[in-house]
Amino acid sequence: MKKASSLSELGFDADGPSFFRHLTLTDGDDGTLPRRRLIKISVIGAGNVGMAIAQTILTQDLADEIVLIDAVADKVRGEMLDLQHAAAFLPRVNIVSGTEVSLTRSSDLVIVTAGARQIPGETRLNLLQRNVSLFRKIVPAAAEASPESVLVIVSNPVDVLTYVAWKLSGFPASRVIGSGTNLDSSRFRFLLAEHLEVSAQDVQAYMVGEHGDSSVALWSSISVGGMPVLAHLQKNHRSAATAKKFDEAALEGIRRAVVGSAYEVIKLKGYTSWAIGYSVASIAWSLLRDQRRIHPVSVLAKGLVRGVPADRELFLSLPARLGRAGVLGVAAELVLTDEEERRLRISAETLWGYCHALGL
Ligand SMILES: NC(=O)C1=CN([C@@H]2O[C@H](COP(=O)(O)OP(=O)(O)OC[C@H]3O[C@@H](n4cnc5c(N)ncnc54)[C@H](O)[C@@H]3O)[C@@H](O)[C@H]2O)C=CC1
Ligand SMILES: CC(=O)C(=O)O
Repeated sequence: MKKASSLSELGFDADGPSFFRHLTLTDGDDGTLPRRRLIKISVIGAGNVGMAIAQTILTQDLADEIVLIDAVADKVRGEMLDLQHAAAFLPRVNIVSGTEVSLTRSSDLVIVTAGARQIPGETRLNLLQRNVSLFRKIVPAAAEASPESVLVIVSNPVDVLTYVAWKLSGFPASRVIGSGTNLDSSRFRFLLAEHLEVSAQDVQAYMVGEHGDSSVALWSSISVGGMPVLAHLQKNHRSAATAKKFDEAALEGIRRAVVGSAYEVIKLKGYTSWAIGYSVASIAWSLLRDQRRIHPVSVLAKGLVRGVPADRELFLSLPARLGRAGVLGVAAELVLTDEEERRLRISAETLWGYCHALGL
């Protein structure tokens, strides 16, 4: 039996399989439909985090094209092929890879995860100098290639690097966003949900400030099924059987567990990846699908933190409304307890110190 020597002998040509065209075309129809604008997402840094983000975005049917960029050519090509081989189980997406940032041209969204990560016990802020040097190469090239894009920064320390990306890109602050405490808030909601034996999706709770050791848990923001937890705690303190569930010491234990989460996972498996993958994919969805959802993400907080001079440029997480144009608004008038306000000020002062010292 003669073997087909190429796909064209099987009926495929550059325009697609002719036998399918034959079945679907009618007179006067050339097969072209008005096309919607295609969505292109680039992920710079195809390590644990970049690949978790790319793979989660793939499952969401959000992008038409995903570009993976990494400094290591074989690694990024291997990651691309591995994802491409899942094509039969996923919506159709063009996946491209390479080492050149220019491949990201005309992206709608550019996600930066390239850079050093923590070794067990190391703080995020310790990575700063190494990752700033890398950002000096990556960010101007990415901004030039996609001047209309939204930049989402994930590399750590994410708040300071989001500030760096804002400075180096020349983009308006509304289009430079750090993944910030979107992840910490999910950890917070998970732990509260476990404690209260409810679904994390029914827990409203925010961590704000630094994505790091000085992050602030907003007790006043916690509600479960519409019930404000702090108000309940104050009203029923130790007076009802359920009050123990909302005990302040237990909540402080949860806050400490949130702050310690990344350290614990890094000690156990060397890095964190799945949760940040979902966190950034949810941010990408809200942005590109213009969802107007509120995410605690790292935004330019100049003048937005009470007690911090209004001229101090720094990025930290506050609840922000995200849509196609980027950050559409920031919850600047948070109702905070005195303690929450004090902690947020410390977080802001800490981050401003690092941003200011860079002299950008
Ligand atoms: N914001 C957050 O919530 C989180 C942030 N991270 C941070 O994300 C970053 C990445 O972490 P992992 O993926 O675990 O590290 P990784 O080491 O697995 O991946 C980093 C990748 O960046 C690549 N890279 C280095 N220089 C590059 C360049 N000039 N251009 C393109 N690619 C380059 C490396 O080749 C490597 O593949 C770290 O800074 C980590 O701390 C990690 C988890 C959560
Ligand atoms: C590594 C890191 O920033 C995190 O998982 O929170």
